[in-house]
Amino acid sequence: MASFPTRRLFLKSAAMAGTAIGLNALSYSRVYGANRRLRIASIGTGGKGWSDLNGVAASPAVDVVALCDIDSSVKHLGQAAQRYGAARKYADWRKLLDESNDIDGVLVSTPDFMHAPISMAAMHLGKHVFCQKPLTHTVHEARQMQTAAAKFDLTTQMCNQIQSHSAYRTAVHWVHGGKIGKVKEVHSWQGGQPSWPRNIIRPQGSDPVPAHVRWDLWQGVAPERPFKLDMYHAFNWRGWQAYGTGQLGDFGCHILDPVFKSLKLTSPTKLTVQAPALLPDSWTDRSTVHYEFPGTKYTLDSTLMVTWYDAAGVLPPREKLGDIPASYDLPSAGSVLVGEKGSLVIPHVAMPRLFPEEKFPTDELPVIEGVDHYTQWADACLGNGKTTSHFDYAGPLTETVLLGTIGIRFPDQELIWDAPSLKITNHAEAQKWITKPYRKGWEPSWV
Ligand SMILES: NC(=O)C1=CN([C@@H]2O[C@H](COP(=O)(O)OP(=O)(O)OC[C@H]3O[C@@H](n4cnc5c(N)ncnc54)[C@H](OP(=O)(O)O)[C@@H]3O)[C@@H](O)[C@H]2O)C=CC1
Ligand SMILES: O=C1CO[C@H](CO)[C@@H](O)[C@@H]1O
Repeated sequence: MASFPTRRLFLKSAAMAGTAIGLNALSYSRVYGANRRLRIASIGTGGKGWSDLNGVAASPAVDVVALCDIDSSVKHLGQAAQRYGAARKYADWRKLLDESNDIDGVLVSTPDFMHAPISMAAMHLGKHVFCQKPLTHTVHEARQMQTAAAKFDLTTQMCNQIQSHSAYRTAVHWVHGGKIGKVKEVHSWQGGQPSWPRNIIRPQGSDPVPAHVRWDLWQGVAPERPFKLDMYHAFNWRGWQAYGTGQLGDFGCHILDPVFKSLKLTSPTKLTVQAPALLPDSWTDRSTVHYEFPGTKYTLDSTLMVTWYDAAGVLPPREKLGDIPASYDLPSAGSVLVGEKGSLVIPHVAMPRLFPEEKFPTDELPVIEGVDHYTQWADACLGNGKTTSHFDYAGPLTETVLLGTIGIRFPDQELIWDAPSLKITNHAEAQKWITKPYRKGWEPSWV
């Protein structure tokens, strides 16, 4: 197996890091085709990657130059190769990046644990990045992604695409317009039953690796494990600590997003989690996270409590939701912002509602149209407009979510967070989980 970074990649990264020699990241990233088209590569073309690829390629200014997936079967690399016949095909993203002189931007749609290693390598080469949520697998990686995007002046977007839907944009607009006044507290939840397994013991033994799967490449930076059919790849990696981020990581960057956007939150200062003891390898099937944030101009007090709940069938306690009548059925996932003048329900992917209803006649409420989260990135890479989930925004949102996943390891213990120094200042054991060990030969390049 080639070590990472490969020699070519390393030499390019070294040149990028220098100031006096070669192209700097800014000029490198601006070397477009003469007619200002955006040439992209898609890494992880199956699963959500298929819709990410088609979403970005829907821009008439985009050319799909390269495709990469560790699985060559139809549902993964196969269908993408068929639709984008002219694109080069790869199983190994390191080789793709080694041969990426003609690529301006990269889509990263792999499982969570590979987002940062691939995106960081791409950013070192001056590529713009569109990356799936959560932005990363660890808090340290999230800060690195934010720092690299700023340092290399790249156009970035995390794919928490519901942010661009009319529903979330409208909710944010109402809060900024003062509909519910200053916000007193927030409750966010995901009460759905995931279709992927959690709270389970790692199986023994191994299964034969299908011919179309490159298991070694799938494992990437993670510790090496035997292949088990349908256990990790595809999709079911979410419930395993080595690859995914559990239910909070899977949905936090969606559901907490309109809370962050509307209240302009950045980093919490403390958190406490209630959760059962964690099994050695898998994520829990329930957690409640109490975050304390510094207040902002949209909050009533100098601090704000945001509580996250996840467990199948769970909803936040009704008595905490202000003006919402008992007759209203809460959505199975979403947020409630309790304000001075009313309560705002932001269902996960449905139009927001204001209570008490008699105070907010529906026909007087502005509705904000959605925008295209995918082509917004392509347009911004070409100098037209800006992205809204750039890494300067998505980094702190992801850090917050992933701090919650650290808290799950230390139930009922308050963790005090100092964002500037990236430290949990009162808990040395918890601090260790800010980062993680990487498989030998696969250590990412940091900035
Ligand atoms: N924004 C949203 O609404 C959604 C976001 N997501 C996010 O998208 C990401 C992918 O999830 P999902 O599509 O469900 O996962 P899957 O496991 O179903 O698919 C990921 C794809 O990437 C491929 N892949 C895995 N590792 C690599 C690698 N190192 N190099 C190249 N290709 C690789 C996979 O191949 P193989 O299948 O063989 O492993 C597969 O084709 C996750 O971060 C997830 O959180 C997912 C669903 C919706
Ligand atoms: O929005 C989503 C739909 O469900 C998927 C599986 O849990 C999530 O990963 C994804 O973010």
